[in-house]
Amino acid sequence: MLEVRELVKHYAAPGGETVRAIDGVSMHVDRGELVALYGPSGSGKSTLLKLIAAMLTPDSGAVYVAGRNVSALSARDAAQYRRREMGFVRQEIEVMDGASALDNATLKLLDNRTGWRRARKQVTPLLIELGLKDRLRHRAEQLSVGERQRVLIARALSTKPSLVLADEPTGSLDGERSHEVLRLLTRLCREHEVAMLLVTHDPQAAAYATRVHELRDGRLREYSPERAPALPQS
Ligand SMILES: Nc1ncnc2c1ncn2[C@@H]1O[C@H](COP(=O)(O)OP(=O)(O)OP(=O)(O)O)[C@@H](O)[C@H]1O
Repeated sequence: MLEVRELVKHYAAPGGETVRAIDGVSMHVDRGELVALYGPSGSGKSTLLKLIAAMLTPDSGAVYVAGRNVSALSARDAAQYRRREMGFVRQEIEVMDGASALDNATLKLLDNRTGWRRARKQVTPLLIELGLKDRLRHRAEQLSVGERQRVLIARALSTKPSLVLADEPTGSLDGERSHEVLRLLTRLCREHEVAMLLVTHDPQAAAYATRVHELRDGRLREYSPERAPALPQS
């Protein structure tokens, strides 16, 4: 489903230096798989996600989604690819205060020109599946951090994307909530046949992932649990 081939992205830094942000990365994620990507700050995670989301053009190599080279899309087609084929789950701050959980979850469908009524009808079962049945009409600021995160997951899945990129989705959650979200993501991934790439610092994610990669200085390394942050003692 997602195939990253020999991807290279270097930045020109002040002083004429070159930052090798992504330096020859190849990987793949199949439908129904959740692949975790660990990496310290500055290792190139955001750059890799932006390349996969066609928000950046690689210096060389390419990203294929369902066999299509998304690195070669025009800006307009890239925007359409992001709206229709891809879901992005980021930090829960992207939930809009003042709007209900339901309306927040419809935003991506509205962006895709789905009518307001139909959008609400489409996301309701998803929100229920995510355990928010009794929170549909609560305003975002009345939701817990974990609930806001689940609204974002519903929004990302609302357009039935084949690929979901999750950037630190458990970053602001405590241990138990983080387990809950990871469990949910794994299940949704399997049941909705989505290919999911999860960028995380959360050591718990490895237990839920089909495969785990580690990014260091723009290159994929074999994942070593010893280098990952320690699991909390239970
Ligand atoms: N526009 C840019 N111009 C120059 N250098 C950049 C640019 N964007 C990122 N970099 C550099 O590229 C490297 C990778 O950055 P990136 O943001 O991809 O890392 P990251 O793993 O997402 O980090 P973090 O976890 O801190 O967000 C870093 O050394 C960063 O300073």
